[in-house]
Amino acid sequence: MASIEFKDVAVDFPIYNASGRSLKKRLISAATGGQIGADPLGRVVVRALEGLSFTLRDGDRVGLLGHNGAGKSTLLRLLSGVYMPSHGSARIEGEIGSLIDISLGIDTEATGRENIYLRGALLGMSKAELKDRMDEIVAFSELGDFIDMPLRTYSSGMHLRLAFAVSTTVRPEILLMDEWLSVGDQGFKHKAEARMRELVQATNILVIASHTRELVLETCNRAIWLEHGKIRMDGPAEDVAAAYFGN
Ligand SMILES: Nc1ncnc2c1ncn2[C@@H]1O[C@H](COP(=O)(O)OP(=O)(O)OP(=O)(O)O)[C@@H](O)[C@H]1O
Repeated sequence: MASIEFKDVAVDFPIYNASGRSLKKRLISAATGGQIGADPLGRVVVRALEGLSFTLRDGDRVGLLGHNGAGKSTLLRLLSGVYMPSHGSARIEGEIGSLIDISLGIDTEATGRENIYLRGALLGMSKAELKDRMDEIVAFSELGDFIDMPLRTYSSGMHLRLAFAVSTTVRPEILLMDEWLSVGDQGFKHKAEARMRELVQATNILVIASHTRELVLETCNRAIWLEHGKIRMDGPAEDVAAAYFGN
């Protein structure tokens, strides 16, 4: 069983090399992005998220909607544990799998096989688990003997194949994604899409940020619309998509 409970969550980014003198003391909304303001000491602060309260349970497939800078990536990073809330509480129960940056932890000097261990460790897999899965990951990547060559000898597509093969080998209870991953040439793309669907089906909770109406309607049963870091609407995917994208 997985669950996520946010209560009045805010995320502030203090900006140390900007002057707060031209800013008002309270937070103001820029045309796009979060709210820019100054703290009591005159330091500039970007409030990326504010007053977020929601609960996600098993079966929730949530699309995060919102314009550029609305706070979608910040919310995904908060869920993945990269950021902590500046205010409020975020309770997350369940194993998290993040496909937000599948190339994170990849070392170009190391071989493909070594990188599987590196990336796998970042995904929370043990060495023994990775050893068991190694043949399957290598076979999925279709890299053949290149798997024992350093990554600097790979093309960008080969690099992505490897990152994808290892990143999608986990079966997390909570899956975080930034748009739908689409990697490789035509043949691999087909295989990758099937694997993504399988992954999404197997997860208890999915949270995916997207700018695509079709993706949200096909994949999600709920959507949260963020605007300037606040929740503008939270409800069934069809209703929120209709309000956000227009009918
Ligand atoms: N590291 C950071 N330092 C300062 N401000 C940041 C940082 N990361 C994000 N922000 C600010 O937080 C706000 C939300 O950004 P975020 O990247 O979460 O938006 P988004 O909805 O994912 O946008 P997009 O659709 O463009 O990817 C923006 O105003 C941005 O300027």
